[in-house]
Amino acid sequence: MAEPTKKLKKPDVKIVLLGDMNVGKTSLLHRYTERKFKDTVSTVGGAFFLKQWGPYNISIWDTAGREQFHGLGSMYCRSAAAVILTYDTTSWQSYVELEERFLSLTDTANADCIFAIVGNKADLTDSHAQASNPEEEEGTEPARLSFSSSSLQRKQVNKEDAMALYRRVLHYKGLDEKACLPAESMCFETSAKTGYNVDVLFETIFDLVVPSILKKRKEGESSTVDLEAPSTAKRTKAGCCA
Ligand SMILES: Nc1nc2c(ncn2[C@@H]2O[C@H](COP(=O)(O)OP(=O)(O)OP(=O)(O)O)[C@@H](O)[C@H]2O)c(=O)[nH]1
Ligand SMILES: [Mg+2]
Repeated sequence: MAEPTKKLKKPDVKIVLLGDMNVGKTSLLHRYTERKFKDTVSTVGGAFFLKQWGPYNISIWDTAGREQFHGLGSMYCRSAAAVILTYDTTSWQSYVELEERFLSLTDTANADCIFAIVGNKADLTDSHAQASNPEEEEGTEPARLSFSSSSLQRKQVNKEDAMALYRRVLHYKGLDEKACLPAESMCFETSAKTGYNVDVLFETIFDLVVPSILKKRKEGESSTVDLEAPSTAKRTKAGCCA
């Protein structure tokens, strides 16, 4: 009797997190996927997480911000449907780097790639973000609620700066601002530490990439890859880590 063919779900679409080292890309992904804030080590190369979103499979790529891995960035961005440009709200330099070092990596992304600008570590600059997460680790509540304004750091990048960057990104891409998603809805301030805005960020983007999945499907791409026909099967680009 013939064995049933093994099928591996192939991601329908790719989302990439880009940004300088230490801005919190890995922490944001941990917060979303594992519902917690935990210790991280600086990312080497890249890694992806597969998210089932309704009937769709979405791969979310976490990349390394360290300069030495810069060359890999454009490879990770290849055919991306969305790119999350991440900075640290307490670091002006991390904001500057997005345009100077990371934006050009997105040249390999889809022509209709969606961009989000994300200012992480909002808990360090915003008392609302510090005390906003209902899922914060048990036992930490009293300490968190006792934060005083003196524990806040100076915010170096404002939402207006993020929106200005978003518009420059559209300009770089040669896109008409009026035909694109508005800056107000594509700039987020988040905290991987408290969870502030993290679900909103990822789930807004998941919804926005669905049309891209449907378009791809319409163009006739298969959503599965046959593991038992290695010589003829099309390899999934998202299946390897550097
Ligand atoms: N206060 C605060 N600290 C954060 C937050 N997100 C990340 N961090 C801390 O910032 C440091 C860097 O976080 P990572 O998530 O490893 O940063 P990354 O962007 O993945 O860095 P690379 O992998 O080197 O590119 C760690 O010490 C985190 O604990 C946040 O929202 N708030
Ligand atoms: Mg990382």
